[in-house]
Amino acid sequence: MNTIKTQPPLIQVRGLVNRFGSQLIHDKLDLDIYRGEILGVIGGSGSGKSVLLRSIVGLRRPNAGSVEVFGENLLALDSKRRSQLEQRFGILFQRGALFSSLTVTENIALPLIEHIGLERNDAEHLAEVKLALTGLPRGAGGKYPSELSGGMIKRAALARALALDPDILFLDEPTAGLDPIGAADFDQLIMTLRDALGLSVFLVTHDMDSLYAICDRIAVLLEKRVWIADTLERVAAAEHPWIQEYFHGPRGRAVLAAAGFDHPMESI
Ligand SMILES: Nc1ncnc2c1ncn2[C@@H]1O[C@H](COP(=O)(O)OP(=O)(O)OP(=O)(O)O)[C@@H](O)[C@H]1O
Repeated sequence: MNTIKTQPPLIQVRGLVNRFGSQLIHDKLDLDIYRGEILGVIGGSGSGKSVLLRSIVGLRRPNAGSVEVFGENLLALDSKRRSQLEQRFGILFQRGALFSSLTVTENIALPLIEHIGLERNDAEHLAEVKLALTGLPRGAGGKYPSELSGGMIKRAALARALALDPDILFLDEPTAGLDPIGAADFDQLIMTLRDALGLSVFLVTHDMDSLYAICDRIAVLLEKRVWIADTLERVAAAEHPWIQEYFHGPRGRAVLAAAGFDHPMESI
């Protein structure tokens, strides 16, 4: 996606500060997310990836800073306007977060009933369409989450995240817990959906394969801010010890070689 940066960013995070008690998580963090891009967000455990996601989607009010979405500062809006904007976000949490007492179809239909007031039948019909988009078989809709495999739960949760036709998908470690084939399939699904629906994707991940397979840019959380946000090649060549270890340690080298990026410095 070479044209990504030619348009103004869809989301602009500026001067974000998050702290819990005396623990400072983000210190004047800046980040841009562009239309149509898949942005991978990486960083050590506890570096604040999930807190960043939660701050952007409005689940956590940051201690300072601004989050501008579609040109409006989310934090300054009244709750009605804010909730309208937040409906343009689709969110997939780490554990899927489906309601266990509802079938898959009912889970996906719920936001359609709650947020846009569809009748139950219409909502469930639309839910079946979303289900098909994520590659789940028709029969899966009538099942309860406990009856599904891990991969199917992720797809069902993704279908629910797509229920309100979002502009941006926020995915928190979507391939965690999937086997490598399941994870690769899920990555491909994300890319297909991005291409078909023109979505932007904010992807928190520890999965290096996902970075190589589907991300247009990678943002690295280090030292309480986005230390670099750029293409894989440029990020992998950045001279920070954590980045060097991440991309050029034993695991990083193996994935780099498998993806055909043996010498990232040379490709810049
Ligand atoms: N509600 C909370 N109350 C107190 N501390 C919190 C809260 N939420 C997050 N934290 C702390 O903020 C820091 C960042 O957490 P976060 O979950 O964003 O990290 P992460 O980068 O997503 O980590 P991981 O890769 O392990 O999921 C951690 O030290 C965590 O303990």
